[in-house]
Formats: sequence, structure tokens, C-alpha cells
Amino acid sequence: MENEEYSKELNVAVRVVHMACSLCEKVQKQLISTNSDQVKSKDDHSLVTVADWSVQATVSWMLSKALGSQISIVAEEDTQTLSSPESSSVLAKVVSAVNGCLAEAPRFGLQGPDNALSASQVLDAISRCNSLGGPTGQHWVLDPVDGTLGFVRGDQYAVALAMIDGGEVIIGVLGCPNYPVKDDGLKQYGQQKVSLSNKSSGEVGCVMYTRKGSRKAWMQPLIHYDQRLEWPNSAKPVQVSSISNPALATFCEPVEKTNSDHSFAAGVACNVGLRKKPLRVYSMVKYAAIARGEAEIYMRFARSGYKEKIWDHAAGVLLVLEAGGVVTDAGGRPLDFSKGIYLEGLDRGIIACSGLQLHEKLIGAVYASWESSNL
Ligand SMILES: Nc1ncnc2c1ncn2[C@@H]1O[C@H](COP(=O)(O)O)[C@@H](OP(=O)(O)O)[C@H]1O
Ligand SMILES: [Mg+2]
Repeated sequence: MENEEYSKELNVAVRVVHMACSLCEKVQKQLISTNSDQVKSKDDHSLVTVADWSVQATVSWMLSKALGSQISIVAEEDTQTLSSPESSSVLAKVVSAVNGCLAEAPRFGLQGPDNALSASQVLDAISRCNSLGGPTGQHWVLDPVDGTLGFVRGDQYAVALAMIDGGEVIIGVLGCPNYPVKDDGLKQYGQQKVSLSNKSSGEVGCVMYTRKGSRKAWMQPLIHYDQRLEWPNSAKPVQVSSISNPALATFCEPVEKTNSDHSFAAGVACNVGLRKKPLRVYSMVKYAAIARGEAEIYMRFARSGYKEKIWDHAAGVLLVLEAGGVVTDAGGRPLDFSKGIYLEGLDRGIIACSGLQLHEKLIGAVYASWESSNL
């Protein structure tokens, strides 16, 4: 990207997200290959948390190493459970996953530690991410494994890293390890899941990234096995779809109806003339789908009282905006990332679109449907 401002931060963030994706892929593979259902339900929980904590420790350690230990990081996990005596075996797994990942830093163009980290260094790296964000200064915002259910089910999930400066999202990086690189890959993934053991290099998994004001968003394939990440590797620009006819538009929403009111969204969809069935996808991969031009609309209507968190949206929102799209709350106002860990003042829900025409229609339809809804 031409503008030098924040280029070091962006470069480091992209490499770190590649590392985190590689860590997650290993844990997810292990999880999927556990056959006994009984063992699985027990292991599921600990393996997911292993991935969450390990990614948070790795990203925290690498960012501090590359950018200075004074950086502020807002992230989802804390160490309360992990540091209790009952969690010693999980902690051992986390330490091993983190050291395994950090040892590979040179493959990603970064410098890892000279010696393996101790358990207390790993715990420190996790607990350092206790910033609360806010309107001033720079804050890194991390969701180590977004879409936990998708992760457990061998489906879509994302590693999301953003940087906020002065309350504005400046950098957005989204790792989507199960998002096929080829066009229309997400729709095909839904119909015919890629076998995790057969994932081959360059076909499945991408990291998307952007910087505010660049009006560009990029996608790189994940690297596998002993490949090295070169900058900018085979990054290709992505952009939103040009479809503005609702009858041809694809709309995404969360898989879980507890996270978004499917029937309210169906009413809005019907009002604007959307014809296709919703594409239900776990995690921030929905934002990635809009930024890549594979879907035109993402609607999210959480139950009243639920407060959306900044790490579930920051990276994805910037990607959609810089790829040419529009993202607002359901009242048409931009999302406010300056108020701490929550998207305070969010009006009813979130609407991301590939273009203004569709967006205006959706906002109008939400307004019209609101009175009759029971949200
Ligand atoms: N009741 C609720 N309403 C809306 N979102 C919720 C929710 N409970 C949890 N979430 C958030 O929804 C995210 C998953 O999004 P989606 O449903 O689009 O896949 C979760 O991220 P994690 O999986 O990182 O916890 C979590 O932060
Ligand atoms: Mg999340």
C-alpha cells in the first residue's frame, strides 16, 4: 500500500494473523479427528479454550516483541480459569501450542523468542491484553477464535485483529482458515465441506487485510507446511459485489438464532425483495464474504439488551468499508468503536451491504418492520 503510515503495524499484524491461523488449523484438526463422542464433548471444550488462549498469548507476545511492550491490547480471554490448579493440564497444552507456534515465527518473517516461554510468561502474555480501549490512543483489538461453534464443528471461524487509533479503526486483519480462496468458495464450502485432512496449500484459507483510507482490501492465501510467507506474497485485491438488484442479492446472517433474530431478518428480506435463502455462516467470515464480493448483505439483529463487542466487528467492518461497502447500525449510523469494549449506542442491529442502494432499502425496511417486531 502506497501510504507509509501504519505500514509497519499492518505488516506485523498480517504476519501474526497468519501464524495464529496455522496454530488454529492444528488444533481444529486434532479436534475433528477425536472420534469418540463422549471424549469429544469433553475435549471440545478444552481444545477450543486451548486455541483461544494460545492464539491470544501468541498474538500478544509477537505484537509486543515487534512493536514494543507498551502497546495496548483489548482481547476476549483472561487468565482466571487458566491459572487455577485444576487447569494445569490445559495450561500445559497452551504452553506447548504457543511455543510450537512461536518457533515457526521465522517462516512468517518474524522473530520468535530465543528460548521457549515458561508457563508464567505465557500467562503474562494473555493477561497483558486487559486494555479497555476507548477514544484516545492506539489499541489493538483481538478476537482469538471468533465463531467458537464453527470452530468446534469443523466449519467457518476467524482470527480477527484490528487496531484502533483515536477511536477509529485503522487496521483490519481477518484470518479465515476454512474460507476457500477461489471465487464463490464459501457457497461451495457450505454444500460440500472441505475435508480438513485434505486441505492443500493455496486452496483453502485466506488472510484478508486493509488500512483505513486505502480504499483497497487484500486477500492472501494461507501458507501450509514448510512454505514461507513472503510480502506481499500472492496478495490480490478484493472488492464488493456490484449487484444492486435485491432479487439477485445474497444475504448472510449468523447460524445461531440466539445471536440474531432470523425471523425479523426474513421479514426485512421479504420487504426489500430478496429472493435467495439466507447464507448462514459462523463468525466474521460473513464480513469477509461481503468484502470479497461473494454476498451483498449481512444483517445481524441481536436480542434486545445484548451488547455487541468491538472485537466481534472491528476488523470485518473496516474490510467491508475499504472494499467499497457500507456498514451501519439499523438506524443508518456508523458503528462507534471509541467507547470501550462495547459498541455503545448501537441502534437495534448491524447492516453491512455491498452498496448504498441496497443499504438504503434495508434501512427503510427495518424502519417499516420495527413497529410490528417483538425484538
Ligand atoms: N446473544 C448473543 N447475541 C449476539 N451475539 C452473540 C450472543 N452471544 C454471543 N455472541 C457473539 O457472537 C459471536 C459469534 O458470531 P456469529 O453468531 O456471527 O457466528 C460470538 O463470538 P465468539 O464465538 O468469539 O464467542 C459472540 O461474541
Ligand atoms: Mg467473537
